[in-house]
Amino acid sequence: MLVVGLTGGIASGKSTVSRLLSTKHKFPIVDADVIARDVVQPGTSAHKKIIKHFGEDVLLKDGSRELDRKKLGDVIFRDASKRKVLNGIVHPAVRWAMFTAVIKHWLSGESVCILDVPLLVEANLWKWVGWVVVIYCSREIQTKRLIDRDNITVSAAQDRLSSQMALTDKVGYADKVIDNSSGVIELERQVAELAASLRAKAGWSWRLAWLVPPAGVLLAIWSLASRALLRYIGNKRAARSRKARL
Ligand SMILES: CC(C)(COP(=O)(O)OP(=O)(O)OC[C@H]1O[C@@H](n2cnc3c(N)ncnc32)[C@H](O)[C@@H]1O)[C@@H](O)C(=O)NCCC(=O)NCCS
Ligand SMILES: Nc1ncnc2c1ncn2[C@@H]1O[C@H](COP(=O)(O)OP(=O)(O)OP(=O)(O)O)[C@@H](O)[C@H]1O
Repeated sequence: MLVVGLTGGIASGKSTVSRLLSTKHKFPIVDADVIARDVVQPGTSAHKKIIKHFGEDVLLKDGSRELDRKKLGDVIFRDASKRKVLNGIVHPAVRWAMFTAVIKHWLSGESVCILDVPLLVEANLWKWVGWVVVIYCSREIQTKRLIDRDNITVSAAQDRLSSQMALTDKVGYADKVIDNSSGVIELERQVAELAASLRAKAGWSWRLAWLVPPAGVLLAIWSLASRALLRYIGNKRAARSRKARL
């Protein structure tokens, strides 16, 4: 299976591209932002650690004990040391959940799996994927789309952008760059091209993936049967030598 790391900067268009890859081109998507939300639900160990480090102040005031993500974002995007603490709590759980999701897709015989990971390069995960796609747009467009989408101030947008590697540097890690500086129609055209090249690149070896579960079952049966057979032969020999001694 070809594992594709889809990355970019905040509001550069990753979710828009992965939505197109999923709905129009039927690729399975593993979305790190969605997983990062799941692993900090109340009751999880990550949630407990966040409260321990950041205090009850980062909880919503409605009694649900859910994180106030806007408040936590305002704290960590302004302060690199606090961001490092949050990343240290959340990222290991995200990595593990992404790994198990990829294995599930592999076992179900998918040819390609798309990992939508905003911090693919910053967290060094780009080394673990077969193909890196960077969604690029200029910093000006990125800032404008971020402000429009999240309804935040210019200064909050600048903090968020500065917390990530510049997109001009990220493209250096790309096997393929999608330029999302113009409209959605042009983006759709580039995504269709990308989808075709991913299918071609995935080749045919993924078709063998279905062999893994039956091979595992056969191996387990073989190991149990051979152990029983050896025990049977051993017992027979012991009985024969007992008989010979009598
Ligand atoms: C700070 C939090 C609470 C803000 O939540 P919010 O719902 O407002 O934003 P959301 O999670 O949808 O993230 C939006 C975008 O912000 C950027 N971003 C998020 N976390 C980080 C980070 N630690 N460093 C740099 N950029 C980040 C990404 O581009 C992401 O796509 C949340 O982003 C978080 O828990 N971040 C730490 C975990 C993380 O690194 N997530 C990114 C994917 S692993
Ligand atoms: N080509 C485009 N033309 C106009 N608007 C766009 C285009 N691509 C994306 N957008 C808009 O820009 C905003 C950011 O896009 P999107 O949410 O896909 O970015 P993202 O990289 O996933 O962001 P994040 O890192 O915060 O998850 C959205 O409001 C989206 O609708």
